[in-house]
Amino acid sequence: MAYKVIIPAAGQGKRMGAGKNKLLLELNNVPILIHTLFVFENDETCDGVILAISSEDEKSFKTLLQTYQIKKVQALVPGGKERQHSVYNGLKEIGSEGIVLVHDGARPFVDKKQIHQLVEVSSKEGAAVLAVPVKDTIKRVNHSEVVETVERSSLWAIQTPQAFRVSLLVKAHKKADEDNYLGTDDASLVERINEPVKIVEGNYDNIKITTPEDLYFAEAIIRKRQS
Ligand SMILES: Nc1ccn([C@@H]2O[C@H](COP(=O)(O)OP(=O)(O)OP(=O)(O)O)[C@@H](O)[C@H]2O)c(=O)n1
Ligand SMILES: C[C@](O)(CO)[C@H](O)COP(=O)(O)O
Repeated sequence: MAYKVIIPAAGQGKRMGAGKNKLLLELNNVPILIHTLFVFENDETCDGVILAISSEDEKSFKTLLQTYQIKKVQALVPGGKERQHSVYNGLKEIGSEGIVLVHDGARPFVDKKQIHQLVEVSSKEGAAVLAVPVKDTIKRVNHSEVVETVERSSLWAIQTPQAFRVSLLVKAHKKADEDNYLGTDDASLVERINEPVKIVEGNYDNIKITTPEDLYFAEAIIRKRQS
């Protein structure tokens, strides 16, 4: 089943500390953003990419799209102050029907089969996200003191892509905008309008490249995939 994908790529990469958008950093001589875009470029069921970018990066991103012959980007939209605003700007380009995925530009290792699973589940259920069971023990802490140990068996680490019926995601974003609510992912906006969100079990390789050490993990994942 066909889908479109919004890729927020307008961050500043503050936690990476590279002095530029971390999506321009290279893994195996290819920029991180291009690794991510290749996944959708090579997925025959993806029928359009909407990329949210900041004005500072516009020139270099346009050059990269040409150099790597990325054809599926149908619109470049301005990034917003927060990730959520960048996604909302992208949603305005989507229309009102079908399935839309939201996928971080900073997650280059997403698996095509899992994308297809998400599209299938979201078309039946409305919303679905990739996630993996949490491996660490998680404690709630206040002023350096443990308040409680959270029961781990029901904890999942949520990734992207996150897939939605377009009408549902538009409704959730509009409501969040009206309420000035800021969430750390798109599914949380759907949850707060009391609509169900399903989990599709993902893969621990689908890391978000956030801090410098993630670059070593990413290189290791690439080596594993090449061998
Ligand atoms: N205003 C923003 C902030 C983030 N993003 C994008 O959302 C994804 C996830 O964000 P994150 O990993 O936090 O990236 P940065 O915001 O760049 O990192 P930091 O928070 O360390 O500055 C990234 O692809 C990033 O480019 C975006 O489009 N618009
Ligand atoms: C959307 C996300 O990748 C799910 O894990 C994550 O919440 C993004 O968080 P960030 O603080 O914008 O990196």
